[in-house]
Amino acid sequence: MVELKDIHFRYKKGRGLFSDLNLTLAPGYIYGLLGKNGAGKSTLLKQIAGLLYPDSGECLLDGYKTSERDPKMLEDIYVIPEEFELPSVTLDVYAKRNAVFYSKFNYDQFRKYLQEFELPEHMKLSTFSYGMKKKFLIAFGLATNAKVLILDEPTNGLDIPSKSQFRKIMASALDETKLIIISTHQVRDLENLIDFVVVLENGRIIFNQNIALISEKLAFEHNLAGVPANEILYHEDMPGRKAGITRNHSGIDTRVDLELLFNGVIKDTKVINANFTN
Ligand SMILES: Nc1ncnc2c1ncn2[C@@H]1O[C@H](COP(=O)(O)OP(=O)(O)OP(=O)(O)O)[C@@H](O)[C@H]1O
Repeated sequence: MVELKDIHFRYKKGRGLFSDLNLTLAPGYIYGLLGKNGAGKSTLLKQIAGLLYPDSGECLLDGYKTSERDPKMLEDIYVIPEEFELPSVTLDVYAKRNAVFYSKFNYDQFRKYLQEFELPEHMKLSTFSYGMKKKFLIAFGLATNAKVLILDEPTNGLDIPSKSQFRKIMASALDETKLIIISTHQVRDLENLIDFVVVLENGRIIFNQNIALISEKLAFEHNLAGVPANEILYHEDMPGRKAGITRNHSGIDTRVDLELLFNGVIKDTKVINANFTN
């Protein structure tokens, strides 16, 4: 369990970013962290990983402050940043050198993920494309069996088949002991994968809901023709039609369109949140 309690934070050369930020993330779920450029997503992920310290408040992993960076706790947090550098060694050499930091590292799982991503084990990482390197880090990160896996823009650079492999692998790797946080602008890549949508705006969490509840409460329409105006919570003009979000009165769970949801939350935060008050 990750708990951020009353976090205040500002960069030395910046204005205050987080003020009284509170967030609880439970194991067994995949969280999608969404927000516009500069909303504070990377900073929030760094706070969780203990790479940045709050000015006040605390970030806890199972009750331990992540800012203390206790080695025992660090083996339970694995971060795949958006930008990274990898040494010029083969995959298996990299794994042997780095797996020692993770007591739950599982080589069988690692090889299975490499196979699923179609990555050759005996090639040098320096000969890999950006997308291949990213897939390698995802395979390594999952094989650490860390309790918290943080991925910043994981699908950047992945080709179309790799994106569906990614979704499949992430879903199968999740169990009740792990929590996964994925921050991305590629919201479509998270569809059918995440359990919670967390939206950050100017350092504030403006939306945090379970996907199942979202699909129960809201309906996502690609064509709003014939829908009474008072039923429409948010709309976008598309060529020849309007798409948008309405209340879901059908009693049937709808497919959540994350792009519409995100745009709706950013533009009409109160209107969207009003549907989740009871
Ligand atoms: N090292 C830094 N020093 C000062 N300000 C910073 C620093 N890093 C980030 N910021 C500022 O903090 C705010 C949040 O940045 P952050 O990188 O967390 O946003 P983000 O949501 O991850 O953005 P993006 O989607 O563009 O990656 C921005 O206003 C940014 O300018």
